[in-house]
Amino acid sequence: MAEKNFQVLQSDELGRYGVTVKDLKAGDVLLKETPFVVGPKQDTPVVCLGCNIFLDGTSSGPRCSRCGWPLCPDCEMAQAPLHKAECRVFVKNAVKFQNLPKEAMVCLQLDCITPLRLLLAKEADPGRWEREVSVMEHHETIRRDSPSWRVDDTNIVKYLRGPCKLSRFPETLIQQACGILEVNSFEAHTICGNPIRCIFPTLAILAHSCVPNLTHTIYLDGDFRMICRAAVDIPKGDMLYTTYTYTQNGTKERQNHLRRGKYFICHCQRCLDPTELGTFFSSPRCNSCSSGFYLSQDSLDPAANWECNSCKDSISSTLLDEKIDKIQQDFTALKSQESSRTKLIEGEKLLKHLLTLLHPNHYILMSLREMLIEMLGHVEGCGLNGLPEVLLNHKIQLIREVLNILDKFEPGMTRARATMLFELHAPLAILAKKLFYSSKIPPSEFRQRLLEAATCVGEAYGILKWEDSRMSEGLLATVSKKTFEQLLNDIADIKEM
Ligand SMILES: C[S@@+](CC[C@H](N)C(=O)[O-])C[C@H]1O[C@@H](n2cnc3c(N)ncnc32)[C@H](O)[C@@H]1O
Repeated sequence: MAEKNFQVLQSDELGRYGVTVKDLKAGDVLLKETPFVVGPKQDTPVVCLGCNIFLDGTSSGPRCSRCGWPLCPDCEMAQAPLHKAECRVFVKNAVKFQNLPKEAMVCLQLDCITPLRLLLAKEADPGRWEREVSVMEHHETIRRDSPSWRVDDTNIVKYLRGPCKLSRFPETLIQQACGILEVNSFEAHTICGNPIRCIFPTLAILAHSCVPNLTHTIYLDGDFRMICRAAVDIPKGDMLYTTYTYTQNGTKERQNHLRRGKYFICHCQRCLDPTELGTFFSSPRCNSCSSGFYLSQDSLDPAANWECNSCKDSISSTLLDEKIDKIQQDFTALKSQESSRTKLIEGEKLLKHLLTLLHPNHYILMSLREMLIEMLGHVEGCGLNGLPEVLLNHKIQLIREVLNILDKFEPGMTRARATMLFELHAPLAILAKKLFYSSKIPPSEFRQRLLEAATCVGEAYGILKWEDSRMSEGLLATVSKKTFEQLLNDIADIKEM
């Protein structure tokens, strides 16, 4: 186990966790690891068991010529290594894939694939299983009373021991495999963009925080190796945190996800603070006064009342949830529309309206800003270069607002920040050029503004250069580097003007 940079400790609350044994600088590598297992997530649609692209689940879909389970023609040709172990089981025991009707959204038959791969990997590498995987937390006691246990018993335990004739795997072992996957999996996206889950036994030791201090990249070049780095400077002796949930959700959603899927209550600083580190990320505006915002009276209790921080008006969690659900539905309906000028105009209207109902930093407003940032300069039919000054300034402001939040919740050298920094450089540079060539700013200010754009895209490159070059972020790294160099040339030219 690669533990040079950190030490594994244990506590009653966390189980095993990691602390640094030396000062780490942002970007330093903490850990490199190959997964013990990789496979489809639960409740997936029909996907190729080699590369995970979506496949037709009806009888017309491509299948493995040996076992008849879903496999795309490329993976069939390449004899996809990922599919080999289960293929042998399906062939030997004549386990047939049942084709699905056209309208089926998920394929429960595929739920058994990753647990089966985990069990077969145990047989193939019993030493690593014993040392690294068998000790992983799987919350057997809590899971026994949970819906997951019953669903896994029907869809996986009975399926593997019945039709797949794998009675050599005891029920408790199969449930252990399911629990390990549920509690410890990290998600990666394949080149086609579909999610898969991976078990990295050492990475999974590290505790969760809703403000992580680590970031990791999974490379898709065959063995799915992972590199985990410090996202911020981490002093020797500090705890190491990944995140098991989506940091851009409010506390209630994050707590829900962690309680239901990972079986614990997060007590991180952000979760304990109803203001979420001063951001008011989950706060609606008060119904009774013009200046206050509702804050939960106990952010770890989903049923707690919310109280206005100014006039002390109180509102029940039920009423507040109804209000937020309604807003979320309106936003989701808009978001699901095809990108168009009308959608952009409706989005801008919704932004104005929601600013009257929610704190400006509310997580729904953050998602709405991200949607608008993506569309501004891409749907008007004129491109970013054709945007008027007022819209360029608007786009810059939206990006800065999102970055302010990311600085709190995903600080340092993270993909999310890098992507936003990349977004910011373009309107900054275009606006600078527009202002300069219409003689509205002097050369000194032009240089200053281009320097800011170059700094943004340069920082984005410094983070994105670690990404897999076949993924969208990796491609962004290449563009960032070129743009950074171009901007430096532009700045040098100004000196000579
Ligand atoms: C991925 S495992 C982490 C390693 C685990 N502690 C072990 O010993 O195998 C996730 C589990 O660790 C515990 N855990 C991780 N972070 C936690 C946190 N911030 N607060 C409480 N429990 C945490 C929970 O039991 C959670 O289900």
